Amino acid sequence: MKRSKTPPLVAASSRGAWPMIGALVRAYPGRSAAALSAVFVAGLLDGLGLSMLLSMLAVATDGDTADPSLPEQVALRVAATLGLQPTAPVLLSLATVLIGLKAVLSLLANRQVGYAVAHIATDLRLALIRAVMGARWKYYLQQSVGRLSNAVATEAQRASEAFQYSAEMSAMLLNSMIYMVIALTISWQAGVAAVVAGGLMLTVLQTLIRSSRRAGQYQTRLLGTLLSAISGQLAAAKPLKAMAREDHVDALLSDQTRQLRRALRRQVISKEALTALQEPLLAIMVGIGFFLSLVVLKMPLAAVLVMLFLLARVVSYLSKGQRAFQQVVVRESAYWSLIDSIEDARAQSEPRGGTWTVQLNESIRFDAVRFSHGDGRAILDQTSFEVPARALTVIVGPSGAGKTTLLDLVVGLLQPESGHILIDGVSLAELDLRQWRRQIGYVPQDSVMVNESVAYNLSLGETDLSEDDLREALRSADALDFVEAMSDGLQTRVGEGGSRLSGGQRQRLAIARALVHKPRLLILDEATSSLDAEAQAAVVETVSHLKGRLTMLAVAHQGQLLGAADHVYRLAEGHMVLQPQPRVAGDVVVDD
Ligand SMILES: Nc1ncnc2c1ncn2[C@@H]1O[C@H](COP(=O)(O)OP(=O)(O)OP(=O)(O)O)[C@@H](O)[C@H]1O
Repeated sequence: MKRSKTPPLVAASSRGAWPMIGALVRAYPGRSAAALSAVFVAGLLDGLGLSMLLSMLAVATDGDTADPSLPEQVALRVAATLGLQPTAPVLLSLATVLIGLKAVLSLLANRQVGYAVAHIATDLRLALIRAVMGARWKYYLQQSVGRLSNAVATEAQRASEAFQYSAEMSAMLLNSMIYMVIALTISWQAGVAAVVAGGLMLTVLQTLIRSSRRAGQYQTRLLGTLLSAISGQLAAAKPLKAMAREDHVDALLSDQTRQLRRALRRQVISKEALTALQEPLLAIMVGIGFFLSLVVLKMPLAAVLVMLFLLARVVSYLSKGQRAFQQVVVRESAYWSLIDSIEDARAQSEPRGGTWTVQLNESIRFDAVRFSHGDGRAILDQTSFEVPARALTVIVGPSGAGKTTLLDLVVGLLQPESGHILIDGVSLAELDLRQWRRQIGYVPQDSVMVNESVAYNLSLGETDLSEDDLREALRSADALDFVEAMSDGLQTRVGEGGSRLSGGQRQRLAIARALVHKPRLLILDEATSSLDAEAQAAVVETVSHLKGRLTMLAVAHQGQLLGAADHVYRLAEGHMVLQPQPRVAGDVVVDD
């Protein structure tokens, strides 16, 4: 599988919009530089185009070029370099070309930003998924699926949009700075007025930015808990519906939805208030400017018009920049929440183990293993026992005794507090964990089937497996006949959760899925306990056919599987006791 690179996410000690922008720029220096350069050149072209227009105005009105301003000088220099007479039509044509070029460059810059947004969202999603999948099993168990889905879907999207608005904000700030420079070169009063007016507006409206930030934070928090609650309730949809308790879900969710609505309302109000207040503020500033320059300072109208045009441009770009910044702060909390999730998961990353590799030719041996889930109760208490290779070993024991925990220890999902688990005499702690797990076929109690074809459910999307590999696994799991009898054979869709298959068929497909990679150890965790006698018999027959070909370790409460076992251990109160050869009475056995 082709793996795209994980972004170099930067942990920021202080949280906020600016550290986030800094982190994004550091993570994507090339894309940020390309977008900003395009924006900068577009701004320059725009400024140059405006210089042409101003020169044209000067040429067209009085033709006085004795004391030209900087923009006029630039325009005249450009015209001279091109060997053109600086007449009004020539300057107008040049201005049109430059402003057109600016439009093309802005389009390219926006496209660049759009690509970057998609790229960032994908990178953040991959970073989170990899970090979670690479974390310790204990960490994974503590996670809420809804919260993770929310982080992958919503938070990654909002975080990447923050980059888009940051780029937009930078473009507006650059443009306003370019106009500020032009204003300063024409008249220092215009420049100072632009700086003061812009600063005033940004300060006055800062409260609305703060309010947007709070609304964004609230939204991020609520979306996390809401999605967590929804996914939990959906997972329990069947019993809820069967017992007519849907109203209860409704009540639970409607409260959170109401709070989310309030947060969104506050966000919308802050956004609209900012837009609504910026315009009158700009109009008031221009009005005051007119009054001061025309009435108090008695400046000529032409100069005042140019000055106020520049002032309006500076303040208008700053306003747009502030509106973009508002969108950045609304999304900033989503970015930090996602970064927190990625860093939490990375901090819990699972050790890769050692470098030894084994083939499981001899045995799996527990040597004085002690394990508890951290609550003081020893699930395994100095436990020693052996699972011989190429035999079927079944573990029985009362519910909650720790049978699944023991399987998790064999797989290396959990680690013993003391003692050793030895595979062919090598401690599991020294084994290359991935190499070990790649030799394991795992069949859980309730095998999850996805609503795809039989073939997809066997390969789970792995493209290296041929149709022959799939058929061979189905044959070994005694599932080939029923699959071939289905309407589209391997391509038959199995329905949501495998609903178009019987329980026995589902389990045999799950065994085929576990066998498709030709494992050396097959683990069956209560693989037959939810099946009726007939389906159990079919699975047990499958398992019996596999005996001698690979090592099998199964957990069972009762049932026919015990009858097929080579060795049966009973786990109770932390100790494993080898059982005498099991007694089978019909399909009910032994666990006495
Ligand atoms: N992640 C966990 N954190 C804390 N306690 C756990 C965890 N997983 C299991 N336990 C506890 O450890 C004990 C053993 O659980 P385990 O699932 O291994 O038992 P089991 O023998 O497989 O039970 P059953 O036959 O009912 O499936 C139980 O008391 C359970 O509550």
